[in-house]
Amino acid sequence: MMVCVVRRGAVRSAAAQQRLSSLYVDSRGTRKAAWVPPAGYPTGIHVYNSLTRTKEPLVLARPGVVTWYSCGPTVYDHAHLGHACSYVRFDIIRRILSKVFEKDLVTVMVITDIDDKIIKRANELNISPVSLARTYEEDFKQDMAALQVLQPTVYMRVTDNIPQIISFIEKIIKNGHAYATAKGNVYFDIKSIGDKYGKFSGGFLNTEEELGESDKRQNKDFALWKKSKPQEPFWISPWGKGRPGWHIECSTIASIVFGSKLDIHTGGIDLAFPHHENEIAQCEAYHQCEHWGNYFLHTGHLHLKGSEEKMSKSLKNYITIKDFLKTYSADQFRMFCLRCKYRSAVDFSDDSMNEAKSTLSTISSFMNDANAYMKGQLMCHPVREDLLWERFTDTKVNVKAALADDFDTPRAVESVMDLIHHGNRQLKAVTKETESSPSSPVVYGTMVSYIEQFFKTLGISFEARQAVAENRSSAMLHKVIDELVDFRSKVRNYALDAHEDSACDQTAAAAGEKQQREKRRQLLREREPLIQACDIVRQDLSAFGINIKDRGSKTTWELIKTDEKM
Ligand SMILES: Nc1ncnc2c1ncn2[C@@H]1O[C@H](COP(=O)(O)OP(=O)(O)OP(=O)(O)O)[C@@H](O)[C@H]1O
Ligand SMILES: [Zn+2]
Repeated sequence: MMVCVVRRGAVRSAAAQQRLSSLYVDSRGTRKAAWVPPAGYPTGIHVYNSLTRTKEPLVLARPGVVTWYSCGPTVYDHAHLGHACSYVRFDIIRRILSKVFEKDLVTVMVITDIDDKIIKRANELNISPVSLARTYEEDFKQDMAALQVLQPTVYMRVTDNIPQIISFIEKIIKNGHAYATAKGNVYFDIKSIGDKYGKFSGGFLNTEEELGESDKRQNKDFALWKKSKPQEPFWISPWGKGRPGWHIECSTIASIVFGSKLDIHTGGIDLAFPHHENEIAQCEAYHQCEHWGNYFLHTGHLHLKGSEEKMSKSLKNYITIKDFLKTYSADQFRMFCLRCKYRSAVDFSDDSMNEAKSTLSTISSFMNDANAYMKGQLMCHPVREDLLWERFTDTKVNVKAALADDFDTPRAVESVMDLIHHGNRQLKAVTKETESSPSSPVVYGTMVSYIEQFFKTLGISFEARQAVAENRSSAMLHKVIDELVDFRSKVRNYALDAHEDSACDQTAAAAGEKQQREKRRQLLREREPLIQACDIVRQDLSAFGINIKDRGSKTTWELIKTDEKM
């Protein structure tokens, strides 16, 4: 049974969603146009759409093609595990869509390389904002590569698209949904879209807050273009020197690539409001369309265990990806992510990482044992092949159903672990070779092949298993360990022979019982140091991740992760 630490209240129930046929009333009593499934090509997959707060059938605008826009990082510092969690979870979904459901994906990720936080940090470090942003953009890409996150089809920077952003704003103004002020700012006029605002926030909040010094018409209006302050980077625009607001960059860049049709839009749950709310308002105002962006998928937050707050740079409660990877591996982090639903908030702790590690070692150990069994190195009682084939077929069906149900990776992994459990139960080694019986290598081979493929599909690379084949020196090391284990096995079998009655049986009649027993004791005493030496070498090698397993007179070995990364 897989136990996953999920924070309460993280996933809202579908029952909370009030939907009528064409209009629904949100929690604030506002009447809204209901989301309708897009016309297009059904996939057989259901996804939880934050727009409706329920699972909806995923229907694509084009056959077999998924268009996907992802909000990317603001590059002003090292990325932390919160970022890792969001991007690894989406990477898993991407792999499922492309490998399991055979879709072609076009993914775009924006790099926010101009922003208040970037300017502030660059000033603190006395470097230019652009140089700071380029440094951390590269750093982010390296972290993602280290976590086995696939690159998007294209990364796009905000600062490479300023003219397009300016044109985008001009059209929103022309369409009557934004206004420029005498101070040189441009704001989105929320009232101009009435009830359409509030897809994630629950509606237009008609608060009567003081506007103070602000040049906005209403407090909730948000900036499309900000007049630059002295010493800040700026671009020339029809409204004077300034720079884009945060939300407009995503609307513009998504529209440059995907026009007015977008299948999937993703980000962490903190981005739903106001960021995605405002992106939608801008795009619908620009494209003059009823619905922009069909499915909004949001990942839950990663928290340090015991903390109410999400892991965040500003709260200084973060672990950088680089620091994390000094202790744990990318496979282990991915397994940690797979064990919870992508929408759940999740607690990070050494305990939860240990559970992920233990799941990985159960998988590796099964694959090694099954391989040893196939090679005849592991003698077992006869296995119930029919049961295993049946379980195998069920597992495949269950896994696909789980993944089609809003990418339910914990359920899919649990099905596979259940198969491993049944496979293990039947791999009971017999102690004496004479007890060996017919074996069933094909069913075990099939399970190994499927399990390996399943985890590779989700981005688990099984580095330890692959390290051997990857370069010449590790291939050489593999051979050396083979030789060493073979030699140790011969020594051990020789020493163990002294325990066997049979070693002395033939001469027993001639030499007499008493003399025989004395001779055996003598042999045991003489050979005991050999057994001890064999035990010591096994223990010593385990510190380097070489796990020697003695099974009767046969010995096998496997590579597991060493303690620094376990
Ligand atoms: N603790 C977290 N758990 C899950 N996702 C997170 C976490 N922190 C940030 N994210 C997600 O990472 C992506 C990149 O975020 P961004 O660069 O804007 O960081 P941020 O939210 O400013 O980080 P911070 O709060 O640490 O400054 C967003 O989709 C955001 O939702
Ligand atoms: Zn965005």
